[in-house]
Amino acid sequence: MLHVSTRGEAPVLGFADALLAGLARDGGLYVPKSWPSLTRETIQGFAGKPYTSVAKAVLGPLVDGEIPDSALGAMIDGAYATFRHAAVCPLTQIGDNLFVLELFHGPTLAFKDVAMQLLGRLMDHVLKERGVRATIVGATSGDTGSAAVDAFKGLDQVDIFILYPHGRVSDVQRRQMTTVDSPNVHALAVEGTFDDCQTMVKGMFNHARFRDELQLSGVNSINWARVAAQAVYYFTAAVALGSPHRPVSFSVPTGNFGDILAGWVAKQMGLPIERLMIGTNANDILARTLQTGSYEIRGVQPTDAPSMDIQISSNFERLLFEAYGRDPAAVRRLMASLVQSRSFTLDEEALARIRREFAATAVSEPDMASEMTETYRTTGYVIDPHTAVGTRAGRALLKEQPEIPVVALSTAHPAKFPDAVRRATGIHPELPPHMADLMARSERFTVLPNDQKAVETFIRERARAVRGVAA
Ligand SMILES: Cc1ncc(COP(=O)(O)O)c(C=O)c1O
Ligand SMILES: N[C@@H](CCOP(=O)(O)O)C(=O)O
Repeated sequence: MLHVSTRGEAPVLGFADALLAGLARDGGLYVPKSWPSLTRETIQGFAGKPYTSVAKAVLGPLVDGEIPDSALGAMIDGAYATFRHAAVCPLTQIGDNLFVLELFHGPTLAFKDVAMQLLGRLMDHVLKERGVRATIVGATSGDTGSAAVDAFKGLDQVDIFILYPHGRVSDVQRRQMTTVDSPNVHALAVEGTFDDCQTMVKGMFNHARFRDELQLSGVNSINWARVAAQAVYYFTAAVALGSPHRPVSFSVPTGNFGDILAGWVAKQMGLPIERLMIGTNANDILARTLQTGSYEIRGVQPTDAPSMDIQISSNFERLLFEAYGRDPAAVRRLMASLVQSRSFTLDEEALARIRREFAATAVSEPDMASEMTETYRTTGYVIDPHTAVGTRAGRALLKEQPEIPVVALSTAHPAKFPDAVRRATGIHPELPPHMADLMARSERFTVLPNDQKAVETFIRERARAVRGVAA
């Protein structure tokens, strides 16, 4: 399977090269040249199968033999053996036709583990095979960073540098990144927002000399393999509810658009998904875009769902590429406008295509809190603020189509955001035993200015020191 860039000016790559490349050299994002499709019979056959079997069947055609099936299968088995639930991503019912897909049973208690545990193994495999090292840079609003640190800590072939917005992640999220005692892990607290961190990471990929000198690789959802791995749980959830015979909708708390795009990918591969609901917090750029056709960046508002405090939604570019009939020139135009005027306007046809498959709703801070309160009061089920965005948006979808089951993605364990959960429910969610002493562990991080040059200098010096190379 070959992969093309959404901007059409980067080399076409196979799966393993796209995995290591992260961002394409023209600033675009890699996507498969065509979508493989699974037959109805194959999808039907997923019923009752373990998560790992479905993962092998879904990811096999995407990896397309570039990594032998036996090695890929072993990596999938290893990745999901780290999860604390036998079903890996279990489904729970919380209302009439409303289900919650629990994606937080991995090592760092967020949905990012589902892809990251596999990504770590895939990258390690490819780097070892090629006998090369890589420097991973990633931007996080809290969860990608902690999942990446867990997945990559101690690996011989990589140094990992995670940029997070100083003071804008929860204590649990920060400590998951800063208390890991491994020389290849570096937590960088940047004096800026998540968007600043993400722009800097993309800037480093677009700085060709730096990129080549350090062999940069990425773990954000700009990396196609992240999105691919997340497509699997759409299949397991839908099939558990009767797919492919019965349509199912999904409601997804959304920031960088990676998770919901994975649902769209599952649909391209043959899964009959009725609607994909984009749920945003008060940072509602995607909800406004679907309403008005105009993507306009405004200032980021801190919320109780900090992982979704995002304005520049990276993976929306992959959807734009499809909505414009895979025309890279159109994507280049939109992205240039975004850089110049912090906005772009979709043409009517592209907007109509997006609206045919997606709906969107913004959930305010008070609504997010009352969703946590009411869900707990009526069902005894405790959800975190991000999940509350998903369930609240899911209820809106059910009002339109009550007969079609809605699966709301639960993207984080409530113990990652204990303050907001306690305020809304009166419950203090406990960390699982493997993290019980997290708050007592000592931290190691470096505060850096919101300045790409300063961050590059730090990364270069630290990577050389770790590798024992003279500066
Ligand atoms: C807990 C949580 N929920 C939802 C999201 C949004 O996911 P995405 O960025 O893939 O849209 C994130 C961050 O990405 C997250 O960490
Ligand atoms: N919410 C994310 C932001 C980065 O998203 P990614 O999916 O592109 O890695 C986080 O928790 O870091």
